[in-house]
Amino acid sequence: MATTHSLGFPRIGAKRELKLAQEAYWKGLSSRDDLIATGAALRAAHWRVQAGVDLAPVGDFSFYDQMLDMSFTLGNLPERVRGFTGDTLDNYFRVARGRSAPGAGDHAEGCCGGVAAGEMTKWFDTNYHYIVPEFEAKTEFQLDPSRLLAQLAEAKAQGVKAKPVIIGPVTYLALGKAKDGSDKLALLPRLLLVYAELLAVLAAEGVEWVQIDEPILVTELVPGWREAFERAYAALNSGKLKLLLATYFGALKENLPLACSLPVQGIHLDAVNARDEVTALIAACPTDRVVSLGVVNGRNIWKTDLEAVLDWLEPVARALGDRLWLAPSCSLLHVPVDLANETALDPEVRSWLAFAVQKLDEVRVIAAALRQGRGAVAADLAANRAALASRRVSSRVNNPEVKAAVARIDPALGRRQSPFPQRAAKQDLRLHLPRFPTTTIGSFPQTAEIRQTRSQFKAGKIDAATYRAAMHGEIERCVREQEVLGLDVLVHGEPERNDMVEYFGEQLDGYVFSQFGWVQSYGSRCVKPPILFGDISRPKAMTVEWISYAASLTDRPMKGMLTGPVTILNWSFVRDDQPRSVSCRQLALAMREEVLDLEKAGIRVIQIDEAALREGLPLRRSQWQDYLDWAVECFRITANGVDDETQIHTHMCYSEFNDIIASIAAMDADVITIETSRSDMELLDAFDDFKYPNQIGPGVYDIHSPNIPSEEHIVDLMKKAAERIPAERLWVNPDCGLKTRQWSEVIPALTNMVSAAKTLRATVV
Ligand SMILES: Nc1nc2c(c(=O)[nH]1)N[C@@H](CNc1ccc(C(=O)N[C@@H](CCC(=O)N[C@@H](CCC(=O)N[C@@H](CCC(=O)O)C(=O)O)C(=O)O)C(=O)O)cc1)CN2
Ligand code: MET
Ligand SMILES: [Zn+2]
Repeated sequence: MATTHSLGFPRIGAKRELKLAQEAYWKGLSSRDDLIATGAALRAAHWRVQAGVDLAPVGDFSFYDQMLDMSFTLGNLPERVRGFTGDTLDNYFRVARGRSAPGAGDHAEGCCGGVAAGEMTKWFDTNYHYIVPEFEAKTEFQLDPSRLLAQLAEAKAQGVKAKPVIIGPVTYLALGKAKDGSDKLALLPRLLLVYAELLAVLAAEGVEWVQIDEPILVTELVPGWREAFERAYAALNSGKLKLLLATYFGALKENLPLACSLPVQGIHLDAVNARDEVTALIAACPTDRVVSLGVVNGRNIWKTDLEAVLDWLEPVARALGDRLWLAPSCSLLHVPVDLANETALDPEVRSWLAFAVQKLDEVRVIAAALRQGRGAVAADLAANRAALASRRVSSRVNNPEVKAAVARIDPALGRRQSPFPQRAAKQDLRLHLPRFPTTTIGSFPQTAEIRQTRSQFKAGKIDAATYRAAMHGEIERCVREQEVLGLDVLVHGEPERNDMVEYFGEQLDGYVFSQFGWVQSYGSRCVKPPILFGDISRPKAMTVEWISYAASLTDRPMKGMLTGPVTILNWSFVRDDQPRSVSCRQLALAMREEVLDLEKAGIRVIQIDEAALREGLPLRRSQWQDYLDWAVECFRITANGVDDETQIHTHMCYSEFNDIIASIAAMDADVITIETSRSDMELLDAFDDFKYPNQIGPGVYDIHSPNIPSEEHIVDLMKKAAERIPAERLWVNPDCGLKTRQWSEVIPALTNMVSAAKTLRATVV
């Protein structure tokens, strides 16, 4: 009984082998064959470590993104890259990144006659970003199964018990964008023909099971989309192979009867987030159907409580017999590869953790306990029990002072002294800014030299003083450049930060960080989320020295730069033993101390980034308000302890605000800088006087592109902004930080931005 499987494995490699290979290829430093070989070696290695499960995924590997892979498999290429006569892989990278090569390892490189990159958007509530499929009313599909077939052949040759993995048609359609505003659902019949053809090809290869991912089933579906599911799966039920319909990231709720009614041979449920649906699912499923339960959390890095899982799973397993399958809750794409590499991690904390390799082993142990009895895995269970017990009682996890401080939180902590109009008047007197003040979002280019210097410092090859001097040099360069450019509110440029979240995680008590815990964010770009394991406190100031040094170099206002509590939370691996809201309040108190220390050090403008506030929204709208309430409360705790004269900025780099504008306004930052450049300022409609009374810096150019915006273009955009928002409340700034850009792009772009602000001051009354 109990077949085990894996829904997907991280592809970047335990030491980021794929990232290095991609970037070398894009820079022209290695050949196509080298890249292909690295891909094959990674797949082989990943199948080897998955040998402990009965069925391993095939097709989960990608050279950039699994949605983009699906677009190529379905022959859904944007018009602009059709007819390309070069190599298919290069064309694939043209869609992913704009023009294929040369260029640095960043997302969009489209310029100078190249092609525009596909739009990128985050995958459900993760920090992974996919390339959005593009549709038009006239879109035709054409099957190209070559990628899947090649990987299937590879798997077979290596003796892998293969289960091809594809994105399901409804999720694929739902996540794509109709470029001409047409009805995407009208494409479903055409799309299904290609899916049916694909399944037939796989069946002809002798494939028994295909995993078809439909995570959209854990969200609220509008009526047309429920019918789409019915039509789709009726059309794909050929009897030639078996379909495992995979849902993950949450509960099915009202979609449970729909999911169970579809004519598939198996269904996967995220039994971590939706354990209370297991009984209903089994009751609603036809008795010949496989029920796959995701019993190990594929989104966090904690060891599973194996005995607790067995306690509820054993009766379920007896009832289901051979129909039970076991897996992690979702693809392991969102966790790091292998804990075994973390030799520097504190051994006690390490004993509490499981990365992808360890999570699959947990699935194996659970299955063995079900098949042969707990006695057969007694040693594994004992070790697991001991680790969890040590975590529960650890004094490093529990800090009574922090718990008491959270209990003492009073709404007054989150309130500014005066309402915005009074604060704004006082800030004007202190800052003396011109109309249309210019600023940037914080980071300046993270050059190879900066990263190498940090790498040497971390490896102990240079000492702290040398590192500090080098970073001071970078800060000084950055300040001088900004003075020459004529920017009004300066930043220090963030050279000392590896990442806007990891940097703070490294300095807060209650966090540990890994050496190789990389997780793909998009393309070749990775993040190493720090691990929030205990009650959070701030042993000492984290940014004051750097910001004060920067401020000492100039007479202009220097903006202090912090990451907000909600973003730190959402981009960390966080505790599973207390609500996220509690961890967030602890972060909020720690970051509040930093804000107050910056203020004490004479910093008059402080930016608190909340780039991931929207990302934390629950997948279901019915749960949004609860999240938004505590998220806004946490921001307010961090930000609002300052005097009226201190100007608080926040930054968010996404462009959908309509549905959460009341919460954004409730944060009560004096200035918010946002992404707008790609929407032609239209989204500022959400920020009319009633809904958003404070100051706004609508991003005037897209930092993801190396294109240099012209002065006219910026003036034009800002004039559109001024039609919607009074000029007195407008700032001029880029969309987001400049860390992934080169200085050679930043200087001309900001030069034009500053000229545009001058023109606006002279021409807009
Ligand atoms: N956490 C987080 N999530 C986010 C964003 C973000 O900024 N942070 N931005 C949005 C877009 N996502 C992004 C995610 C990653 C990167 C990014 O630039 N990542 C870097 C890694 C950044 C980093 O941690 N750098 C470290 C380590 C760098 C490194 O690889 N060092 C080399 C040596 C240096 C060298 O030779 O380059 C080594 O250790 O081997 C440092 O600077 O210290 C990358 O993949 O290249 C950008 C955007 C959404 N989500
Ligand atoms: N201050 C940060 C930066 O400029 C904000 C980035 S939001 C992803 O890089
Ligand atoms: Zn941003």
